[in-house]
Amino acid sequence: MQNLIASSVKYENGSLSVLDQYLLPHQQVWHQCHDVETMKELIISLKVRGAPLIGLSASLLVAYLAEQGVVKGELEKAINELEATRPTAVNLMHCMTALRKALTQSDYVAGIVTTAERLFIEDIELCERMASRGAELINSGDNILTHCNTGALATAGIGTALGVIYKAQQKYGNVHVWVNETRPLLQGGRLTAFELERWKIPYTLICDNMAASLMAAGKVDKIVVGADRIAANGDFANKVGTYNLAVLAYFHNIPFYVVAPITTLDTNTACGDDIEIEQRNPQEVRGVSGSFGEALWAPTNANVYNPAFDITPAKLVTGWVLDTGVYNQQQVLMGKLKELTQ
Ligand SMILES: CSC[C@H]1O[C@H](OP(=O)(O)O)[C@H](O)[C@@H]1O
Repeated sequence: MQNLIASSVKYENGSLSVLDQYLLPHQQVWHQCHDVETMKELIISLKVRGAPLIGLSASLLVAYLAEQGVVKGELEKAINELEATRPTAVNLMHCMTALRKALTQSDYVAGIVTTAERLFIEDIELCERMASRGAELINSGDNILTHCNTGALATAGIGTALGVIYKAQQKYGNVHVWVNETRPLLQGGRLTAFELERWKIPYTLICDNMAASLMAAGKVDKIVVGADRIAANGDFANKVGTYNLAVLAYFHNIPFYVVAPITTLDTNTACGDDIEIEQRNPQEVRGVSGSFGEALWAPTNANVYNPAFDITPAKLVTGWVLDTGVYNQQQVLMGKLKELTQ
């Protein structure tokens, strides 16, 4: 397999390693990963995270194992186990389905390696195309609110929603970003802030519950978010708290865009109600010390509701920014997304 290097995953000189996103921004720790159990733990604990990135990282591991001579049955088992790590982000299923297909080839090792390389390189290109299309929607001086982390850390390229912001800043040099910290795991406050600082893009970090008053004060010009799965009717799953923003944007008449690659489309799923929402460890909400230690602020036995994602209905979306184009409600209502995957 060729060397493949991105912000948070790299296959270099025969070795696969991933950047521990749970420890960012204060520690930059790379973990070597050459077995299924390690990759499963990295994905489940969100050390490896971001809809496109979890699929690509899992694919690179399967390709590594194939090149190491792991037998076909064990490769199939690896694909199945990696696919089961997180149920919502369809990019993971997209990648594992592509690898399963490669496994049916006579030279399945070459097939798997070529497929993993293609998926990785394609994602870089998809990010570029999404970001360029989305940047055309941004105006000079816009104050853009975003949620969770959708940058280079979550993809093989420059990101999805954050890639749009990156390109808009390249175009105008004067955008500002409101960064939702994104409870409970703070992907916004930790990772998006980290990336915007690296890109020298001005931002202001806010608690998730501050977004509404900013919109009421007219301080938010646009909202751009990522997605983990977009259903055939345009409803989509994204980090919990996205639906809040969509309702607020609708009330305040603020343009609300979802930005995702075509690999996030799942037109076999009819609508948002049919998307499985991952339920996560209650400790994440109770507040943890270090790596899942005792609860920091909530009572240790507090009952917790901790869905990783929520569903935003298509009727609240101004536009879907994909690598193939920007689509409005009417186009999506007329079945454009299904057409794209025919
Ligand atoms: C381009 S990443 C898309 C999506 O993935 C994130 O979820 P997680 O941090 O749990 O992996 C978040 O929902 C992003 O919007």
